[in-house]
Amino acid sequence: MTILQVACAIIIDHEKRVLVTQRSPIMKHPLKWEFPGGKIEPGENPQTCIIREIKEELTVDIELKSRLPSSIYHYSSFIVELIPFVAIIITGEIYLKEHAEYVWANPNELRDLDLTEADIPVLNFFLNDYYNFLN
Ligand SMILES: Nc1nc2c([nH]c(=O)n2[C@@H]2O[C@H](COP(=O)(O)OP(=O)(O)OP(=O)(O)O)[C@@H](O)[C@H]2O)c(=O)[nH]1
Repeated sequence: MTILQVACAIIIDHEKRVLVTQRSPIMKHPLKWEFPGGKIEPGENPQTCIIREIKEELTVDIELKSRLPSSIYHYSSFIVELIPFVAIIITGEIYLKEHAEYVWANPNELRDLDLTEADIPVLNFFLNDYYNFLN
């Protein structure tokens, strides 16, 4: 089985809340919550991919702060390598082009969301090893 490489963004605001998006009913994993992002295209690097995907999906420009460890997850029909970046919004207003909903969530709210499975180790790493070091 091939591995689908997907870049995603953990976008934080000045209150240390995190932007999470809900997949629409017509997407794979309908109505699950995720970190926005998408598939890396041939010849693209993960950094370029995530900046492009966030502009396409949310209409905002982001600046990348850190890359976190990848999460590899075996779904029934494919394997995903989820490559997370911590980022901030530098310009634009959020307008959802594909997702059903978004929220700015604090750590307790993040833990309560029905996230896609590949995102759970990403969230755990972010909250356990990264979050407390944010200013
Ligand atoms: N964007 C995003 N995708 C994720 C996350 N976690 C995760 O397993 N994925 C999976 O990685 C793939 C990302 O591709 P995509 O966002 O371009 O998804 P898509 O709906 O366009 O895919 P499709 O065109 O195959 O339906 C999806 O199959 C999605 O379920 C995540 O946090 N963010």
